[in-house]
Amino acid sequence: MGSATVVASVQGKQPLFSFGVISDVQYADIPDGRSFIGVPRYYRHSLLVLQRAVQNWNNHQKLKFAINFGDIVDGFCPKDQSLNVVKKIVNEFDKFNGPVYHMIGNHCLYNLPRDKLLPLLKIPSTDRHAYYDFSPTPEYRFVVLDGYDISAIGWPQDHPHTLEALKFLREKNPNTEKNSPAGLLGLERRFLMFNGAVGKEQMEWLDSILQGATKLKQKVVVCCHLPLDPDATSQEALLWNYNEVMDVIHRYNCVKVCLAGHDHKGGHSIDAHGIHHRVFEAALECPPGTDAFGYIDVYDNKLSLVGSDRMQSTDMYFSP
Ligand SMILES: Nc1ccn([C@@H]2O[C@H](COP(=O)(O)O)[C@@H](O)[C@H]2O)c(=O)n1
Ligand SMILES: O=P(O)(O)OC[C@H](O)CO
Repeated sequence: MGSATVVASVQGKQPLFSFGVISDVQYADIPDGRSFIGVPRYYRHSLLVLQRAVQNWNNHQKLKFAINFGDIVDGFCPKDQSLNVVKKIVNEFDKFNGPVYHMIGNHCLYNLPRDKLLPLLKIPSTDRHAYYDFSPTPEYRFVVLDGYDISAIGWPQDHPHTLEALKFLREKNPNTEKNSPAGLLGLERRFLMFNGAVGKEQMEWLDSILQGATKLKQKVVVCCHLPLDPDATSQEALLWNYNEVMDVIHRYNCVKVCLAGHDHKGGHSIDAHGIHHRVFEAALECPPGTDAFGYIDVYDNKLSLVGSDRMQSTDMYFSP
């Protein structure tokens, strides 16, 4: 047996493929600040975190693609700079030697409307919807959900999806400040303007994708800026209709892992159906010199997140 074979057998099975992950870069050329609950936010340093992520992914040499989980620019970015800042950050992602799949977050939509944003992020779209899927190998399918499909941000003010979202918020959140969860109890605390929902058409699309994946015996990884499981996130960060989306997902056995951003502290849970939910730690909240990015090795029975620094490494085992 040659020495390379010995090393490979000691280290165990090789992954089917690997991909890079990062979330909530939320770059802006403004001084450091804090979240509403006082957590420091390093708006300029987050660019350095992204640059180190891309360098790390390129050094790895075997990553097939990378996924950005949304919010590449912060809502405090001066609006006359939004377009250039989004271009600048996309350009940093483009230094990765492979395709980058983006998704939209609330902060992206505070800066630019969908019709400007989606082409810049190269999100394949009809009717300005930002959901899509791709299959990097025959065994796997990735589904990218648009968590701001029904949303009070990002659509024109008179768009049916804006009106539906405003009506929903009026019914569910009695506060004048619709980003305030004051008085809302438990899971109701998700009914905030900085969240959104998956609409009817997208739900039907998701169902058809999962049906197709099941026929092809593909395992599915669902990606969304907004988390889909209450045990992996603060209640304030959940997708409004996470329960309806999970009802569709639970009708099939093909979804193994759901990945998200938005809740900057990160989290991990395994739901009652054995599906892993991993919410990524934010690049924005890395104190200078620290990092939060990673890559995921994909096997037939697990996804193994190798995190850098503040991003916790996580093994996510499932039945193949
Ligand atoms: N407990 C909270 C949290 C947030 N808000 C409102 O949401 C806005 C965004 O909050 P970030 O922490 O993400 O910056 C914030 O400006 C508040 O209006 C809140 O009211 N209560
Ligand atoms: O990135 P933000 O400012 O929308 O913050 C989202 C919160 O962390 C959700 O709890």
